[in-house]
Amino acid sequence: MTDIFTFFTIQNRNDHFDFVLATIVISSVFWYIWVYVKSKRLFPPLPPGPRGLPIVGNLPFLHPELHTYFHSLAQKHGPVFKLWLGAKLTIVITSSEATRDILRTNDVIFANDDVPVAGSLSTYGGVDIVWSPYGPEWPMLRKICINKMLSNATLDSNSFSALRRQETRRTVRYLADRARAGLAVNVGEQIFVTILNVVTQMLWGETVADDEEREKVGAEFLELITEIIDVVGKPNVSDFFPVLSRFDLQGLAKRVRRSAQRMDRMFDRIISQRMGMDKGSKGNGGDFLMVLLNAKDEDENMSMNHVKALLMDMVLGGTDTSLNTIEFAMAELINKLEIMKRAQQELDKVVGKNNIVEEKHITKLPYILSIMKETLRLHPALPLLIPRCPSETTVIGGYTIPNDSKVFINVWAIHRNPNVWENPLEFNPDRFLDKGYDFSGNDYSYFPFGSGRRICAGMAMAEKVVLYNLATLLHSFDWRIGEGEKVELEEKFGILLKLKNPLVATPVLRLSDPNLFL
Ligand code: HEM
Repeated sequence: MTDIFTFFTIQNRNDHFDFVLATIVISSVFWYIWVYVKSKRLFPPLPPGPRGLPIVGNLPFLHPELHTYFHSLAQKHGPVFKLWLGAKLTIVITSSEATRDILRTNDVIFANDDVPVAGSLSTYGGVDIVWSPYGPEWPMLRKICINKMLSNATLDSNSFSALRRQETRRTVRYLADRARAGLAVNVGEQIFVTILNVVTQMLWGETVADDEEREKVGAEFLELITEIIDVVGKPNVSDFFPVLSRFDLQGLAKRVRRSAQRMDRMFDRIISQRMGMDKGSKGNGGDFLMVLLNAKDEDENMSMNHVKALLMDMVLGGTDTSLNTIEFAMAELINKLEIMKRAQQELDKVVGKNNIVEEKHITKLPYILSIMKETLRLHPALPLLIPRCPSETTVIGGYTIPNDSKVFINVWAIHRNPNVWENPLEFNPDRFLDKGYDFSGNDYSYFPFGSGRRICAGMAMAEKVVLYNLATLLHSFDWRIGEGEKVELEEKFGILLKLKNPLVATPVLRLSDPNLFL
């Protein structure tokens, strides 16, 4: 059961409580009667779903691991079912067919995301790509990101690939030192620092000089990113009863506002540094921030808040998603050493043991690519994608889906459908070797980057970062945990899925030439 309602107890001591309770009860009773009468007249009807309580609906029964909870409800109520989360009608989709109806046939109608209060507060009122409504601003922002920052051509430019190489090599040096000392490492923490440095340096080229300072800045970002992603993924009473949002009963708006303000101050510092640096030599910056500032100068519809919100998207969207994917992959491989061995054999054949992995190798490593695909099948980074909000009432799977409802697509459950995937719970990269599944979102049995207009904007970068780092970790090191132990693969739900317990393992040098660890 959720702890959402603990706030009622806390509020009992609060002077506002009577007023709040009265507001909930009166408005909800009227609303409930109105919705009930209205839904009875609908044809086709609303989808089926579990019975809820008056006013609060199914909220008290929500399990914090939403992806598995929704999966179990789908077994009982079918692939399209409904829940009332307070005043919010919520639809959950768990079939490829219904997903196709939404993301292909009715893509435009479902191209708006359902913006949570915390999402809006963390992105300057939702003016970023993720939360912008499907209107004139969203394609403008997406075009800038994809064409000028996240295209293969930009990402493959010498300066950016050198930067990714430099960060990955720095991590290899650190891991080699730990290996020589026989010390275990928190794999996720190391990869986070690598990816964060890649993303932030691509954004504003601000290299943090020495390791100590690098760790400090990394730690501050880690804290802010973790906090914002955590709050955005939490069930929030203000989203379920918008009338109550001004009271911020769980204090989530306050928390996210505080982190967003700290992030904003960091952005301000970097932007003013960049603007100062480029006085008289505008355009020579060569980083994403320069691209964004130029775009702002050229387009009067673009404001400084757009610039900062896009920075936020890149920092939030570009780090934990790739990190969690690498961490899940490593955890699966440490538990299945025969798969790790096959990956290493492929690397030894393509890269060689007297060489180091370069980005040019990654297109020649089909087995490592299948490991990435299989990892994203079993542990998709966004297990429920980003909830959509239809702009028109539509019929999906024989049921009415009203406009303004919140629609979750349970990609996590679809990726485990036993009618499509043989032994769906087994980690088996072979299933991708001879099958044509890719990341394009055209097959609704497998779409870890989403599909349609809102498909991930950073797919090209994700593929590079995940494959290059995974290949390097496997080529340079063997990985050990305690004799007879297994890595705990339990997942923790949030808007981003992650390992519940961090992966801690000991690297062991695999290559004999010490120069290959520089
Ligand atoms: C393994 C890594 C990643 C995975 C699995 C992933 C997955 C996703 C998914 C599932 C969505 C939602 C799509 C939908 O609702 O249909 C999304 C959206 C998005 N992603 Fe990624 N992502 C990854 C990495 C990245 C990176 C590296 C960036 C940028 C640097 C990025 C930027 C974005 C943005 C801006 C959106 C919003 C797109 C829009 O609403 O138009 N992602 N991603």
